[in-house]
Amino acid sequence: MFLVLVDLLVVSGVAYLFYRFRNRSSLPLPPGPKRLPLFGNALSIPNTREWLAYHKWSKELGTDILYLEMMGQSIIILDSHKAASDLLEKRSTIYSSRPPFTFLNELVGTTYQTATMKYGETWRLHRRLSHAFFGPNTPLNYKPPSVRATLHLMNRLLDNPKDIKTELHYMAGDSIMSMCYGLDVRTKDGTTYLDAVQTGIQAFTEAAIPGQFFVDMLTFLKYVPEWMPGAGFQNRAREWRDATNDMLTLPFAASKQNMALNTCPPCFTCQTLQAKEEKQGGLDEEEVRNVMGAMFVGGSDTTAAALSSCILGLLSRPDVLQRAREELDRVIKPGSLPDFEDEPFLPYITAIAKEALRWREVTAFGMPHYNEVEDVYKGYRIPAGTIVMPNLWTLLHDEDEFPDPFSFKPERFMKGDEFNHGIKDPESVCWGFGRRICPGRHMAFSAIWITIASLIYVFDIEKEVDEHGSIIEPNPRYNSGLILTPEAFPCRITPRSDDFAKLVRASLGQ
Ligand code: HEM
Repeated sequence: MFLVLVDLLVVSGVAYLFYRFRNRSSLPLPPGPKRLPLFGNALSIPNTREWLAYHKWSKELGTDILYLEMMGQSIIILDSHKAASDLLEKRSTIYSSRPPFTFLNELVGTTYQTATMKYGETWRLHRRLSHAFFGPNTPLNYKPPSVRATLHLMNRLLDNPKDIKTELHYMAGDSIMSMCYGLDVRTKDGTTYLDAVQTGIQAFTEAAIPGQFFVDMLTFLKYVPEWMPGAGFQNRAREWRDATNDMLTLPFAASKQNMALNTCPPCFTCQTLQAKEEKQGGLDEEEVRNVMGAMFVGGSDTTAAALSSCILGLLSRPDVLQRAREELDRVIKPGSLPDFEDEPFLPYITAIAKEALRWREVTAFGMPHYNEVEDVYKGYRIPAGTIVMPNLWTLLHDEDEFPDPFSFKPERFMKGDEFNHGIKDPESVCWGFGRRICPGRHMAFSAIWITIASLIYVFDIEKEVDEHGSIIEPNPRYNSGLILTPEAFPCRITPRSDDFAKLVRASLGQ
């Protein structure tokens, strides 16, 4: 009797699977623009600002899941918050992997990177380690270094007020370098490491976008030797391999050396390695190094891009600067500079930080997600091995949620003098979705917040004027890579008074 029952179960199980498989495979793919044989949509996807075309196609086809194909690689763009949340959050067991990234992972050799890593045990370990240091419960790990980096920034701006974009970039590197490795970028060594990582960061921001390198879709190309005509990507991969290796190993080695000499200030490297020693192993030192490298790559250009965009927004709205200044003057005690203790009393500064993250998205897609098994959504088949990307640009500029979405309007988050929690929070979008959500988000928001509060409190931030006294409108172009950064732009940044300049000069001695 028992065996008959087992037989029945097996037969009905197989029949069910067959039925499902047959049914799924016969389901249509989601709507998408017309595809050419072999190329798919590769020839019609624009080279720059492709998220605008994706949104336009989604609108024209009346869909929020847009299907594209590039040389046989299926890609789905999620063009609404609901679709992004339904797939990447509610079905996160299916959609939390990353594409194979043949160029980055196999040719450049970055399989150790959290951001490009397949979903699995090593990735989970990376997330546990980064959460332990950068999570919401350990603000002391990242808030004091952010304050210090802001003080360094303001001191540099007193000496060199001309190039705000470069200074913000340097500031982001400063805070992340001291958090991860306890290294001071103002020393010769620190500066050298910062320079070394720039090329490494460039490799990620250029190569993490699907379609940038054909070898990601036609993977047999990875065997093409470097000397062959048309194999320039192999040359590029070799250069980037060296740079990413330096980025990974040099600052980590310096931090370990400082640890051995007992001169390493509290940082991710020494805290995690010490914890490892106390537990007597159990944690691979190489993994600690890899997580640090990932946080460094993830953390420098992104924060700097958000801050540069924020300054551009402020330049476009002198009235916003004025209102923020009034709020700061009411709250900050004379003779002090803004600190995180003031955060609950400075809702307008918080509104400015949120609006900066919404107005000019730091990244239009984040990192691509990838499903390893087939799925069905809204009656459409999503084949296994599809690259799935939320169109963050669409979500952050949704006219229903954020009226007049292309204007910089921090007041949209205010109700009188209070922060309005009834408005959609751009942070529910800008850090990505599901299990791969940005692990540096708490630290990033803190760094952005303290920098904005401090700069507005201490400096007059105005449009630059030319030799005839005419205002120069800052209208920089943005690049079109993974991280969207404006070109350098003119901006006049001068201390409000000598007293404020003195306060900043004295701050580092405190
Ligand atoms: C304004 C600043 C930042 C923005 C807008 C931002 C945004 C994002 C987004 C959209 C993703 C992809 C999430 C997804 O796949 O759904 C991501 C991933 C990531 N971010 Fe950030 N980020 C910022 C700052 C930082 C900082 C400061 C760090 C490190 C300290 C960091 C480290 C990472 C890492 C390691 C990943 C990969 C996570 C994974 O694949 O599991 N990010 N970030």
